[in-house]
Amino acid sequence: MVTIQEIEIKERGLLAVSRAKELGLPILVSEVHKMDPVNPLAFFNAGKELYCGERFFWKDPTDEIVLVGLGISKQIQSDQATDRFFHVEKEWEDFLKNSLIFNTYTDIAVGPVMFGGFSFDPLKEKTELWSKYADSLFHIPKYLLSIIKGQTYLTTNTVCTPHDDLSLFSKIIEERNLILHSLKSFHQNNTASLLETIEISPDQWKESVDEVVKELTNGPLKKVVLARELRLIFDNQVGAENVLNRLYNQQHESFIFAFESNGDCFIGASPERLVKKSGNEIFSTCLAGSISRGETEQQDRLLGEKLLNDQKNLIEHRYVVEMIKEALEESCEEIILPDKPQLMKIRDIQHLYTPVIGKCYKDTSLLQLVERLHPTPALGGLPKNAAVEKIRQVEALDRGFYAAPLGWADYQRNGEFAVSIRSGLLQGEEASLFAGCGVVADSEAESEYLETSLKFTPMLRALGGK
Ligand SMILES: C=C(O[C@@H]1C=C(C(=O)O)C=C[C@H]1O)C(=O)O
Ligand SMILES: [Mg+2]
Repeated sequence: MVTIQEIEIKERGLLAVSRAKELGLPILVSEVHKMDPVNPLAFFNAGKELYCGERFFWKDPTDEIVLVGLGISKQIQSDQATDRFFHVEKEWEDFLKNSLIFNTYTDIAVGPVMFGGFSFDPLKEKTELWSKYADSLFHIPKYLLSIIKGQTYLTTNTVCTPHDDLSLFSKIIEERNLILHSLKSFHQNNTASLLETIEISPDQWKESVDEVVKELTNGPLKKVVLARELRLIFDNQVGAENVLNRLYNQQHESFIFAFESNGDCFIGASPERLVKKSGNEIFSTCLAGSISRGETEQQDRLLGEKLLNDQKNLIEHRYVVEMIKEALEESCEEIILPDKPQLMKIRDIQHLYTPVIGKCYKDTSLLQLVERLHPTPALGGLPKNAAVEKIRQVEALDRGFYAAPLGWADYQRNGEFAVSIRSGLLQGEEASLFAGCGVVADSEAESEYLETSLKFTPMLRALGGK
C-alpha cells in the first residue's frame, strides 16, 4: 500500500491554497507515490461507484505503460475545428504553468497526465451517436494509476481554486483511502446478454465502395478508407468493466483502451500506434493491408506469404508508408524504416506492418506530430484532405472518435497516441462497433465487406457475440 503522508499533503495543500488566492486562479497540486503492485482492472473497477462515467484505461501492446484514471480533476474540451491540436496543447501547458508537482521519480507517464483524444473529422456533421464526446476531449484524472515497466505509482491530482481551503485536501485523502481499500480482484459478472445484431446498411456501404473505386481509377484520389457500423442490442446495461476485462484477456497484444464520457464508454483493442514520443525519440507504425488467419499453421503461413506478395495490399500499404515518412521528415532529424513490410499477426487477422523510428527536433511537440499524421492513409486516404472530404460526403457513419488519435500526454512532453480502431461505443443497452478498410483502385466491394466483417470480430467476441 502507499505510505500516505497525510501531514505532507496538508502542508502542500496550504501552499496551494495560498498560491490560488494570490494568483486568483485554480492551481493543480499533483503528488506521486510509489505503490505495491495493483491489478489495473481492479483499479478501474474500484472506481465503479464513485467515478462511473469518469474513468479511462490504457495499456500498450508490450505492457510497458498501463494507465488507469479515476475522476476528473480538469477537463479540456472543445468542438472547435480550426487548430484544435494547438488549442488543446496550449490549454494543457497553461494549466501546468502554475501547478505544484511533487514527483521524485524519473519514469514517464506519472504525475500530471492528460488522457483523451480527438474526433476523426470535426467538420463531419455530428449525430446523436457521439453527442457525449466533444471533438477534442481530454481528462486529467483525480487519481492516476501508472504501471511503468512493472513499477506502480499513484498520482493524486487536486485542483484548488481561490475559494477552497484545507478541507479539500482532507476530502481527497478520505476518497483515496476508500479507493485503495476497495481494490479487490475483479470477477466477471455477465449481466447483459446479446439480443440482436444489426448491420447498418451493408448494401449501401458496398455501393459506396463501388462509387469510390470508379473515382480512384480516374485520379487524383488514390485511396479512401470507408467504414461501417454494427449495432448490438442487449437485454441489460453493458458494463464497461466486463468488456474491458475480456479485451484485456483476449487481445493482449494490442493497445487496450476505454474512455468514459457522460455515461458512454468508447472502448477497443487497437493494433495500430499513431505516434509515441519519449524524450526526442519518435515511434510510429504503418499498418495497412489485411488477410485472415489460417486454421492450421501451414495455412496461416501461406496466407501471410500471399499477403506479403499481393499487389493490391502492397499498394494500400505503400501509400501509408510514403505519407508517414514524409510527415515525420518535417519534424525529425533522422528516421529509420525498413524498406519492406513485415507481417503483424494478431488473433483474428494479419496485416502488413512497417515500424518507423525517428529522432525529432528539440522543439517538436507530441500534438504537432499527431496533427501532421492524422489521418494517415490507413484511416483516411491519399491525398489526405481530398480523402477526408470524400469520406465526409459518401460515408453514412458518424465516426466520432473511431479511427482517430486516442492516448495520453504527460507534463514532460512525452506521450503516445494509438489509432482507435477495432473499437465500439457502449451506450446503456446498446453498443455500436466500427470497422473500415482501405479502398484502392483494385478494390472489390465484396472482399472489402468481408475484410470489415473480420475487423469486427475482436469487439464482437468481447461483447459475447462470437
Ligand atoms: C480501418 C481499419 O483498419 C485499418 C485498415 C486496414 C486495411 O484496410 O487493410 C488495416 C489496418 C488498419 O490500418 C479498421 O480496423 O477499422
Ligand atoms: Mg485493407
